[in-house]
Amino acid sequence: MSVLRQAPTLTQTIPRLPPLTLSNPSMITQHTPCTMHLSVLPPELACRLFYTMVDLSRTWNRNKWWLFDRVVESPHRTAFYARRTDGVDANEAWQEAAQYWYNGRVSEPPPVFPDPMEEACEIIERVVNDEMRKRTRFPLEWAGTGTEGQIWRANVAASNCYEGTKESVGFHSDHLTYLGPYPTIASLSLGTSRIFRLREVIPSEEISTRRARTFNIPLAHNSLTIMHAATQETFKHAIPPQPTIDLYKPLYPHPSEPFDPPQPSNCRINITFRFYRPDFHPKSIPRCKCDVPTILRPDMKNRHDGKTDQYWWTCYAGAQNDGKGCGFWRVMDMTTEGRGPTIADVDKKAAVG
Ligand SMILES: O=C(O)CCC(=O)C(=O)O
Ligand SMILES: [Fe+2]
Repeated sequence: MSVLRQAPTLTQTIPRLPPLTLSNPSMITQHTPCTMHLSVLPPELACRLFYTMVDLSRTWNRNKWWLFDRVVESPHRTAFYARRTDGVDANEAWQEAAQYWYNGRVSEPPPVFPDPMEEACEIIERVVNDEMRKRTRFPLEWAGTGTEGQIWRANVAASNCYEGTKESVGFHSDHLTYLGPYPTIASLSLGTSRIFRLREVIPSEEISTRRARTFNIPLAHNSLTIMHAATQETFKHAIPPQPTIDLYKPLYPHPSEPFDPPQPSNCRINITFRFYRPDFHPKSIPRCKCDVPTILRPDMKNRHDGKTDQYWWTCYAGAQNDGKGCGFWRVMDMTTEGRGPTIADVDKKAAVG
């Protein structure tokens, strides 16, 4: 009779790797699916945008959601903007998308990008496209339609304000509901430098052979972190609280006090420029039994070749509805749901001739 011996436990076999600080762009490229671009905007624009967003952030709210039987509040303030070029004023659909940025709480139609944000966005789009041209695309990425081809553009932006050392956002990967699979997200940092923490989710089949490592990336004022395709499928990210922070000293005075010396600030502003895909338009998002739009999540544990990855539509009512969701989930199927064109669709067409 043979005796089956139990496999050695993970802790016995694979050493834990200490957290690693990625202090320059080449280390970030080496260890993560992200790239870092320093001093991305002209200094005057970066400072003007910082002041604009800090002033606006006085009216922003903290997201709220249900955790078991109580409401919890996000430890930072957030706001959602839509770009004027996409006809937001005439398009109620974006209102629904904005509402889901606030965890399904009813909101006004999203405001359009303030002028300095629009100016910054045009520069950032060029940086993102230059970077994307150097990279191999994943099959499920959006391939664009018509003359726009495969050019990345932003049509919405979410902004966050972290004041002081304690404001933070916990580990998460961004919902893919309107972004679709393998999105590219361009994340601008302004003001006080904070740490961006990244940690890979190891697929189940590799769990016995390797461990995830925590990466800490200092985010300087006026730096752009591009979370390239596969970041949301393979990594979780966070802005952790810190014991200390360095105050940001603006180079220019506040426009409303042009003759006073600039005041140091303990705020960090983050703006994530995003492209909400036309094939994940709010009208196309399945509803669950609670009759609210579901959210799209990647199956992070099984993956990640860009072809056989799975995504689920899941009930999100729990975030708003006294924490009581209906438990709905369904596999997302690009073909039967009529989504695309993706990079794979375009490649297939090219191969056929
Ligand atoms: O502040 C940041 O850099 C990250 C914010 C973030 O993860 C988010 O808004 O989803
Ligand atoms: Fe995020």
